[in-house]
This record gives sequence, C-alpha cells and structure tokens, in this order.
Amino acid sequence: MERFYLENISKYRSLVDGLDPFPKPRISNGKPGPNMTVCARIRPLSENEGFPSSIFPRANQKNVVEIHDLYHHPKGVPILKSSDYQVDRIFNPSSTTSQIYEELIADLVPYAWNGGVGTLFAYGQTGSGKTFTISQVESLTASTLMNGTLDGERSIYMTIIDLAGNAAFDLLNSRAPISLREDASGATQMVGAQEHQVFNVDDMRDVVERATAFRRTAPTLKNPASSRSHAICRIRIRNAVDSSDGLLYLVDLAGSEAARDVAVHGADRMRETKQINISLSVLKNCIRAKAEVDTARTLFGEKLGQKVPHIPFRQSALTRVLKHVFDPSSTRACRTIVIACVNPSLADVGPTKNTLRFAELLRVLVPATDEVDAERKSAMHWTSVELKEWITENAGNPPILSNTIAPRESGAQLFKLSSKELEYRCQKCPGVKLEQARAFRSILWQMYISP
Ligand SMILES: Nc1ncnc2c1ncn2[C@@H]1O[C@H](COP(=O)(O)OP(=O)(O)OP(=O)(O)O)[C@@H](O)[C@H]1O
Repeated sequence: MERFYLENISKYRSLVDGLDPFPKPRISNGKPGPNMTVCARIRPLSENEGFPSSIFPRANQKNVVEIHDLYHHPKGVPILKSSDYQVDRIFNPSSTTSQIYEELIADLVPYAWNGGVGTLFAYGQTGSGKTFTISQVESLTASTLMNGTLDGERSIYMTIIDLAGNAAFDLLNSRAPISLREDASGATQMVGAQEHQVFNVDDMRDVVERATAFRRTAPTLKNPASSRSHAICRIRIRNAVDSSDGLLYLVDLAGSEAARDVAVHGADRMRETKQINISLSVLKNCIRAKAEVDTARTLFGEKLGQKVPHIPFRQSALTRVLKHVFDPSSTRACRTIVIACVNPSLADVGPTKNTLRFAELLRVLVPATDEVDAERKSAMHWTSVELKEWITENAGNPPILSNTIAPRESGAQLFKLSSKELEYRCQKCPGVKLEQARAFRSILWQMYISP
C-alpha cells in the first residue's frame, strides 16, 4: 500500500487541491459532557518519511478534521475517499505539549489536589506520540504540584506500574510482578507495588525516569521502541486534614497496532497485540458508558435512580486498576481527558481513521435540557416515517435504517426495545458495526429514559 501511495503522491496532491475548501459543516446536536474531554493531537510529519499529510483541519469549522485517503479504483485510476471527524479540541502539529497542558490538563491538578480523581489517557497508533506527550505532561504536572501555588498542605506519593495483558508489574521495583485485588471496601489495590513519597520536582522526575527504564518495548514497523504495555502513573495527593486523597492517573496506553504491523514478528506478538486490542476495546466501552452515566446524571439528577448503563470495568486489568474512575456506584468526583494521538503521514491513514473513530465514539454530547424534554415527549408519538427520518439524521455512517424498525412500529415501541434487541437489529443493516450500533443505541437511550 505504501508503494501505491508513493507512486501517486502528485495525483493525491492535485485531487486534494481540487476539493471544495468550504464543505457542508457537520451538525452537532449537543455540547461535550461535563466531566469528559476528547481531543486529538496531530504530531508533526517526520522529514524522512516522504509522504504528504492525510489530515486537514477544516477551514470553516472548529475541531473538525478531514482525512483524505487514496484508493485503487477498479478501473485503474486512483480516487480520493474522504471522511471527517469531530472532537472537542484539535491540536495541530505546531502545538507544543506546554500549550496542550495549559489549555486542557493544568486544571486537573488543582482538581485532584482538592480530592477529585483526574485521569488522562493517551491513545493512538504505534509511533503517534503518546509516550512523547505523557512524559512531558508528567514533567509539567510535577512543576504545578511543587511550585507552591496550590493552597494547603499535602503529601504526594507516586506509583508507576505497567500492564501487559492481565499481568501487572511494578516499574519502580525492577518490573517485579504485582497483583490486583479488591479489598473489603471494594477498592482495587495494587498488592506489592511500591509507593514513593516525593518532595520536589526533581524527586518526581527521578521517579518517572526510573520507571521509563523498565517499560516494556519492542520494535514495530512504525516505532523501533514501541511500548507494548499500558503504563499507569498514579499520583496520590494526601490531605491529612480531611483524609480524602486526590488521585491523578496519567496513562500511556500501548500502541493500537494493526495486525499487519506485527505480522512479521510471529505468533507471540500477534497474541500480545490481540490482548492489547481487547483491553483498549474494554476501555472504550467503559469510557463511553461512564460518560453516558455522567450525562444522564446531569440531565436527570435524582430522578435517574438505578437506571444507568452497565460499565464493564471488571473485564480487563486496565479498567480494574481504574475502578475509582469507572465504578458507577462510586461517589467520587471524576474528570477524564483523552488525547487521541495521530500521525498525519498518508502511509498511516488507516490507523489514523481508526483512532479518530475511536475518539468520536467516546464523545457523549449533552443536549440542552429543554430540547431533550421536548424531543422525548414528541418522539414517543412519532410514526414509523418520522422515526425513519430521525434515524437517518442521527445514526451515523453507514446509515442504520433498513432493519431497525418494523413497518408500523411507533416511536414508543422502538424506545422500549431492550439494548440487545436494538443492537441486534442495527447489526442487520449492511456495513454497520457493533460499535456504531452501540453508539446509536446510547443516543436512543438518552432520549427514552424517563425521568
Ligand atoms: N509532537 C511531536 N513532536 C515531535 N516529535 C514527536 C511528537 N510526537 C512524537 N514524536 C516523535 O515520534 C516518535 C514516536 O513517538 P512516541 O514514542 O511518543 O510514540 P508512541 O505513540 O508512544 O508509540 P508506541 O505506542 O509505539 O510506544 C518519537 O521519536 C517522538 O520523539
């Protein structure tokens, strides 16, 4: 494929130049949820790669990127296939980590200082800049925590572990194996992991450097030192006065490597990649379900009762460690930021689209409350024709339509279907994947939930 792109670079450029610079804007039906921000960071092109960029921030709409890919047309002429993606914030190749930190992450630090749980994930294809971003954020976080501007006395402790499959290792103790267990209160404990108290910026940077030396890496086609594990840096901020410890989790996820990248590395690497991809998929389901719970709580408050989506956080070691973040019964205040890292090179266009699709699926938009009420009330009485119109507008691409509703099914009947039945029907539509079916189901879920 890379050869095809290289041979057609000038054709690609001329096709992109011929596109309408002001395409039809995407319609967004809400604003980002209260405790979750999903952004994308486009790293600079490496000079030695020789491919043009496939990512074009849209000129007439903020936080939307267009991706242009080149396809082999059966008639032999390369054609352009374009898609667009929207996130809460896009950082261009010229953005520095300090800018990203100031704009997006710095607020998590006082939030955790005052007892909240702040979590930052870096997600993306191998070589897309996750470790680059998280390591600089760790250093900037150390400066904010230690520069004396935050009110009150706190003690700060760090633990850094990595997870390979369901096995966990202590990066601050020569990668000694540790176990993850739930204690009597239901909290997940990293049994055997060392926790280091830190007193200044240098202490914190030393701890991070020590951990980095023990991180598991292996070569991939895209990165000679690719991280093949999820690294979790936990900073516990102890407040002796009211005993509610704040927590900051900085999570550098393993590269979401495509199978073709590891094909040359044998069966073990294929197994490892499969495990990484499973844990990333569970993580995605948990982040999205958590955002749905938060959104529903914002919209319906006390009236919501027990009617919250299931959060499958027990399905992988990664999400069990982060139980504080995902357990819907937890009463702790949590804020989560996801940075989807992408490499703009045309050679990476496939994984880039996967990463941005992943990022989009994490977003749960909150419609204005009066809009929800009005829409919900009228939707219950829609006929199947009105329902079809609504589904066409809201079900994404490819459209979920043909088999979703029976000929005379009304709005009220569709909204009462169980999630399983709805997912099953959506999946019968050509080209619709389970993830899209779930995302669509959650839009419906927000609409039909009764206060
Ligand atoms: N924003 C950026 N500016 C300059 N260089 C960058 C940027 N992002 C990444 N790089 C460079 O790209 C290379 C790969 O980055 P990095 O190791 O962070 O990727 P990764 O996503 O963590 O990969 P993996 O999942 O394989 O570990 C590194 O040499 C890094 O210095």
